[in-house]
Amino acid sequence: MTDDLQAIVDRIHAKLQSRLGEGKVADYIPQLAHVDPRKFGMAVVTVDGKVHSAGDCAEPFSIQSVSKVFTLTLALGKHGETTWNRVGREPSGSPFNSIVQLEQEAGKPRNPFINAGAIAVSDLVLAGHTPREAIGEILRFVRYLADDETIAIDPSVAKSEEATGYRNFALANFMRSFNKLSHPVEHVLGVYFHHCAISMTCTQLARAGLFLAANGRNPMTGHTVVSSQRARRINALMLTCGHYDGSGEFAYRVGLPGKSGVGGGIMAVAPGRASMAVWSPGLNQNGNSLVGSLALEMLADETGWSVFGH
Ligand SMILES: NC(=O)CC[C@H](N)C(=O)O
Repeated sequence: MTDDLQAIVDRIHAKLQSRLGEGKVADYIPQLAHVDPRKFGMAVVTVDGKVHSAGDCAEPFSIQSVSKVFTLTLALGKHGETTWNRVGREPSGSPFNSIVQLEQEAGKPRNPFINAGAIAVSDLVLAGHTPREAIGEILRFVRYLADDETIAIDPSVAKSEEATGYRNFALANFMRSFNKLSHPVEHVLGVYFHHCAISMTCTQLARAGLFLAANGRNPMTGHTVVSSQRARRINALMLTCGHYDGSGEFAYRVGLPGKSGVGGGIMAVAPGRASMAVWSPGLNQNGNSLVGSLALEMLADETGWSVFGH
């Protein structure tokens, strides 16, 4: 299977050549609009630690909302089940930056993966810290997960988003008006924008997700990151909420827990088997990587890894 896997990854890369550049690169964060839309990277790390990769798998890109999986994991570690007093666990069925549900539900976001929910999670990670310390803690955690000290935040992306993040400021102020944030809006968003601006390669991202494929323990480092129950639950949230209002479609086509970001990255997990990441900057109408989703659909088809059966 392992040797076959590299052949499968190579085949997917080759088959998708004619599709590269499809979709629309996110331009509401000006710094993201500069990325070459024809980039494509893919990495699959199996639970025995073997890496299978293709294309631009060693080129760092902005992980954006994929980071929300890591901040949720950190918040759960700090606050345990009380995290759920601040953010729900239901799919939203609305776009990632939607504000309408927040009013109906009195400032408690539907889930931790839409922007409002991740802003609430940033507020939780900020507890007892300055924004700089909280950002440092998140970065250290991601480096620990991926076992790679070279992972960094791209300050130009954070600044670019801070300058144009009107929608996120609106969401955070709205939550604050319901007394749902414990820290100043500028501090919470400072944390949020910086974790969205973490740059990683597909290989690093696949490694960072490995604990979710292996019952909470990173088999490459031997570190127990979370309990198996928590890993299972984070996977459940990724499956139901990881692609916003495209989560149903992703489950239907790919059948794996996954989390997307507007930088064009997707991290996905085949429990008990592998963690994987793809990167292709063009997005579909839901803000999820178009070619990246196709690549994962092909991978799930060829490996039979869907959590719903072969
Ligand atoms: N879907 C995403 O990746 C959105 C993240 C982005 N930083 C934003 O807040 O808009």
